[in-house]
Amino acid sequence: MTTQKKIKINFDHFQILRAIGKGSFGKVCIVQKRDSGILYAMKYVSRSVCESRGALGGVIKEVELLSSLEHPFLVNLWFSFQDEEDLFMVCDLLTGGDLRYHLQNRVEFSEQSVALLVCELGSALEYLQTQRVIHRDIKPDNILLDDAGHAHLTDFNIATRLQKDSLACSMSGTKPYMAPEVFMCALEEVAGYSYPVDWWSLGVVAYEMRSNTRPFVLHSHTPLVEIKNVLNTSVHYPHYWSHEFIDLLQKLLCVHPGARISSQQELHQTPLLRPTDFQLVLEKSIKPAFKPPEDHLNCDPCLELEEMIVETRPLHKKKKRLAKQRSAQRDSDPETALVKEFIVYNRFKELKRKAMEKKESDWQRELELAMANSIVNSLAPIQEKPTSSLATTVAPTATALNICARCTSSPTAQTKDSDSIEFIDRTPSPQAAQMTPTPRRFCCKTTSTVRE
Ligand SMILES: Nc1ncnc2c1ncn2[C@@H]1O[C@H](COP(=O)(O)OP(=O)(O)OP(=O)(O)O)[C@@H](O)[C@H]1O
Repeated sequence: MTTQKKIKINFDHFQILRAIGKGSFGKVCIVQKRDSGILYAMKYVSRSVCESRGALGGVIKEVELLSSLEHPFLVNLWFSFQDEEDLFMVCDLLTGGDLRYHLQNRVEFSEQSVALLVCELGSALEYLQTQRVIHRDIKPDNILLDDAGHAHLTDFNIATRLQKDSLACSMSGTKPYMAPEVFMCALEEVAGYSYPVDWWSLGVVAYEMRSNTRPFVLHSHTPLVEIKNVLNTSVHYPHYWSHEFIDLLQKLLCVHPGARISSQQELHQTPLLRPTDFQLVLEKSIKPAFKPPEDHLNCDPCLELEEMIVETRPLHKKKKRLAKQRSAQRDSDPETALVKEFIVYNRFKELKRKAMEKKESDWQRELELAMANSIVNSLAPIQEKPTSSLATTVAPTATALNICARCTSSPTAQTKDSDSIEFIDRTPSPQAAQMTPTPRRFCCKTTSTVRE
């Protein structure tokens, strides 16, 4: 038997197509997985830059968090890995651009458009709450659109997972989008804050989408004490906005977190969103009014040029560069140059593992049920020809047993390929219910229980 070394996901599994984004630490490019042909967004951050700016912990935490999350309105992580130079995160590719890009291009979002975005991101926030996660940085820059215009939340760099019944207390976020209780916490006026902070930020985003200005005039340099006063001033709502839309915004931009909308159910209770079917929202069956243009990539075209001309360590030359570097340092193990805490993640493997586990536990349950039935039946007096009343009581028991598909069709086949035995769920047919119960056979080799 040949032992095949399993190759972990790495940079060579992807083909770099083009640069599409740049953040404060990293860059983003479109990549294609060589074996499946699937396109992804690959975000990569230089390990040395991260270390020098004390941001390594945040990236490690972000990957840990994202690997445990999955939702239609999140930018889901599919793979993570690293090499001597960079840390990589491979995510869903959203080709519609970020909301900031569209606001800067003066796109006018209708009330209907904003309302759908609130529902979609509300659904993501509701999910995050079930996972005890606060995002803490909801803003147009971190909302990406797909090609149809559906919203997806990204950048979990400063997100946090709350312990049960605890509060967050660090001052994290982007000032113009931060909820009043975050500032109050920094001023030690409240003990901490929780999930409603994200719903406040969603309210600010919704306001900004509709008017291209923000509800409160705040800047990164506005002092804390002043911010508190600003957030307590009343918001100006243009007279041509509908009452229902203003009502939604007022309930999101409510200064008291306890009275603020902070669940999908509360969203659904507002006059504007009462008619909305949230199941259809989740299924992405409601078409967004704004569809990002398809004739060009919704990102800055200079990024690609910059990567090709200005970048000192361009990604497309990485393979050659690392090979040269590795051959020069032949004696040292490249593994020692890696960040130990940064996890290698492969969502496909994870999904496969979970499917196997589920199959195994389903199988175990069926087997236990079958064994219990078998004991019950062994205690019952054996009747050669059951009366119809007995047949109906026995038949469901007999058929409740999931029968190995392979054994029923070909008993000899059960000895082959035992790992992939599959069970079929057989609902008793009316004819089967009338049949004489035949001796049953538990046909999986892990149990030798055979009663004949
Ligand atoms: N999954 C993605 N699909 C398509 N484009 C993306 C994706 N992720 C990021 N981008 C683009 O790349 C840009 C930079 O993303 P990145 O997350 O590095 O920056 P950021 O949100 O500004 O991060 P930071 O807050 O760390 O500076 C985004 O603004 C977006 O335009």
